Amino acid sequence: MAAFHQWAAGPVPIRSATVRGHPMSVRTVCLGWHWQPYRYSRHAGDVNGARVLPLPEWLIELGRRALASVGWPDAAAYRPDTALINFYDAGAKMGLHQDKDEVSPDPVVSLSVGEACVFRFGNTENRNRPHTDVELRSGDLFVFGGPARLAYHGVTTIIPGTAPDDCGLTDGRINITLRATGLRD
Ligand SMILES: O=C(O)CCC(=O)C(=O)O
Ligand SMILES: [Fe+2]
Repeated sequence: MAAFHQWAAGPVPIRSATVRGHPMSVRTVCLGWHWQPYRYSRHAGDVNGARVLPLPEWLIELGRRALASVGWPDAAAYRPDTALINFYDAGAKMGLHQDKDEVSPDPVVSLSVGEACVFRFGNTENRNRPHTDVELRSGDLFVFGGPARLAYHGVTTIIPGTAPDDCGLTDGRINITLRATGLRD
């Protein structure tokens, strides 16, 4: 949580990205590469032009451990170069989308802290049903890998009052996704 507060403070402060003219209800701060719809850059051109903080080695290592824990082959070779850290308050959601601004086919590793949410998972072709709704709770890990890498997904609801006492967050939800952009400077 201390790390989250530090990242959120800047040099690029946490903000709601603007998608097609509308601010997202989720607020996001990035490490390594700055994400704005629908591209990555080293500097936050849509915020204050500052360069984002580097992705710390401990998060990269966490990503490798996460992949190893689900039996991903070659987890030790995983080289994420960006993290998107999302903060959801009580009313925040994220519409169905694909994570497809990365060039690399490597998995996206998602970690959740705080209140639980209803996470909606669809298919790789379109936003149509059937959807699978799963509750992602504090401490849960979700991996978008292989055939699921480009599956549509989103967050429909934050479930109030579900944060464990010891997670460091009483209200809201933090989600961290580790990604390999496949981009070079
Ligand atoms: O909050 C989540 O669980 C998903 C976040 C997400 O899909 C994203 O940041 O692209
Ligand atoms: Fe996503």
